[in-house]
Amino acid sequence: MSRAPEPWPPVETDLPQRHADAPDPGTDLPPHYAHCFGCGDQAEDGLHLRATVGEGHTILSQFTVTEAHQGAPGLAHGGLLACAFDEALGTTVGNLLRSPAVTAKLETSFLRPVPVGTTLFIDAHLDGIAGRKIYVSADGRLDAPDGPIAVRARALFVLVDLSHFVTHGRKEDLVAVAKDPSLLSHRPFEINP
Ligand SMILES: CCCCCCCCCC(=O)SCCNC(=O)CCNC(=O)[C@H](O)C(C)(C)COP(=O)(O)OP(=O)(O)OC[C@H]1O[C@@H](n2cnc3c(N)ncnc32)[C@H](O)[C@@H]1OP(=O)(O)O
Repeated sequence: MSRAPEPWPPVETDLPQRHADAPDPGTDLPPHYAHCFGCGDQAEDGLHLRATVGEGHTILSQFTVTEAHQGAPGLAHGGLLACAFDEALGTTVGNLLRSPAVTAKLETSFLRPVPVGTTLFIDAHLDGIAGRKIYVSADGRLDAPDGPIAVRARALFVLVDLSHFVTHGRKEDLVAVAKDPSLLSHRPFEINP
C-alpha cells in the first residue's frame, strides 16, 4: 500500500469563512452535549476532550488516555483514538462555522503507539469548503503541543439542517434535552445561517 499522500482537499474548495459569532481565539469551549462520548462531562469513561479556539481556522484539543481506553495492554485502542479525532474535527467545524454538520468520512493514520497516561494534543484545521462539504484535518502529538506526531486524521463533514438530529435522534434523549437545555452547550446554532 502506497504511503504517497493523496491531494487534500480532494476536490476544489474555497477557504471557509469563520462565522462572525465564532468564539474568539483563546476561548475554552464547553462540552457541546453533556452525554457526548467525546467531550461530555456526564459521559462516564468518555474521552472528556477539552478544546480551545486557536488562531485562524484552528481549534486545539487535548485528552488523556486512561485505562478505560485500552486496546492492547497499556495502549490506546485505535478506534478510540479515531473517536477523539472525530470529536476534535467536529468541534472545529461546529464552532468556527457555527452550523450543524456530521462526519461523512474519517481517515486516520496511526504513526506511533499511544500509551495509557499519555495526553494527546490535537491541532485541527478547517481546510476547505465546497457547497455542503467541509474538509478538515488534524495532527495529534504526544504529551506536548510540539511533541512527536502519533496520529493524523482528515475528514469530510457534511452540513445538515437541525432537523437531521430531530428526525434521527432517540426520542427519550430529545425529550431529556428539551426538559433540560443545559445538557447542550449554551451557544446554540443559527437555524438559517
Ligand atoms: C459544536 C458541535 C460539535 C460537534 C462535535 C461532534 C463530533 C462528532 C461528529 C459525529 O460523529 S456525527 C455522527 C457520525 N455521522 C453520521 O451519523 C452521518 C451519517 N450519514 C448521513 O446522515 C448522511 O449520509 C449525510 C448527512 C452525511 C449525507 O447525506 P445527504 O443526503 O444529506 O447528502 P448527500 O448524500 O447528497 O451528500 C452530500 C455531498 O457529500 C458527499 N458525501 C456524502 N457522504 C460521503 C462519503 N462518505 N464520502 C464522500 N463523499 C460523501 C456526497 O457525494 C455529496 O457530494 P456532492 O454535493 O458533490 O454531490
